[in-house]
Amino acid sequence: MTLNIFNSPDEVIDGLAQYFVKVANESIAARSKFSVALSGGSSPKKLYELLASTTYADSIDWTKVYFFFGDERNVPQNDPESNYLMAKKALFEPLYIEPANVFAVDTSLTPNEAAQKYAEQIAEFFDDDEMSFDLVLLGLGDDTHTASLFPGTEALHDVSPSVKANYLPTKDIYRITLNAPLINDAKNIAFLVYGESKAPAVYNALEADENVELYPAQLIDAIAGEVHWFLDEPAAADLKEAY
Ligand SMILES: O=C(O)[C@H](O)[C@@H](O)[C@H](O)[C@H](O)COP(=O)(O)O
Repeated sequence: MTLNIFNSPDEVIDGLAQYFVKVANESIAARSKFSVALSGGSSPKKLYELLASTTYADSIDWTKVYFFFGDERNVPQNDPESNYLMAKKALFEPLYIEPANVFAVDTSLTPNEAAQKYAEQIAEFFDDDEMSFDLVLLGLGDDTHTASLFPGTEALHDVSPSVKANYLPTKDIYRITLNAPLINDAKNIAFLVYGESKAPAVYNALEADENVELYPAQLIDAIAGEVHWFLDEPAAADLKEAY
């Protein structure tokens, strides 16, 4: 695991953008394609906008990039809460990404049907070989959730890689999410976390006593790959160990 700690959110986002370009070009050189599972929420929006900007837009052959989602809200794809809609506006439209290169969760189905269909799409993309994304981007909630692996939820107990319709009893909603075994099969995993409100969750994820029910981000540990954390100083403020 590698920690990259920067002074400001903009520097974190630029650092992750440079890493994204590096992994994308290495993947394309090795396998003629780059598969990435995007994270949702608010933190990555600026990352996607930066990747689509003149600074980085010409750094990758986007025709060889295949976009998936680490998780999705159980809302229509034109809903303001949709992770797909956020990425579409910030990344796919500005870069003229072909629809065939984007694998969105079909939230027109029931949560379980959507999860099942997404799992089938991922398996098909990887030709039923090991489902190993070249990169999975993750955020971190204040409650130490990541993707839609929330404290005390059913999906935390999975042992086989898959996609789950994860019920959140506290909010009485479903989220569709890659489970930890599928995330951990990725070649590279990168957390993007900034802001002082995230400091306790970063400590819980990296240094608190093991308690995955309470701190689901502790489940993330790439089997064969590397986990990189991209943090700003405030988000790393509660860490005590040297990395
Ligand atoms: O669908 C989502 O919301 C995300 O995938 C989720 O796991 C997010 O990364 C964290 O909740 C952090 O969200 P912020 O970046 O908005 O703090």
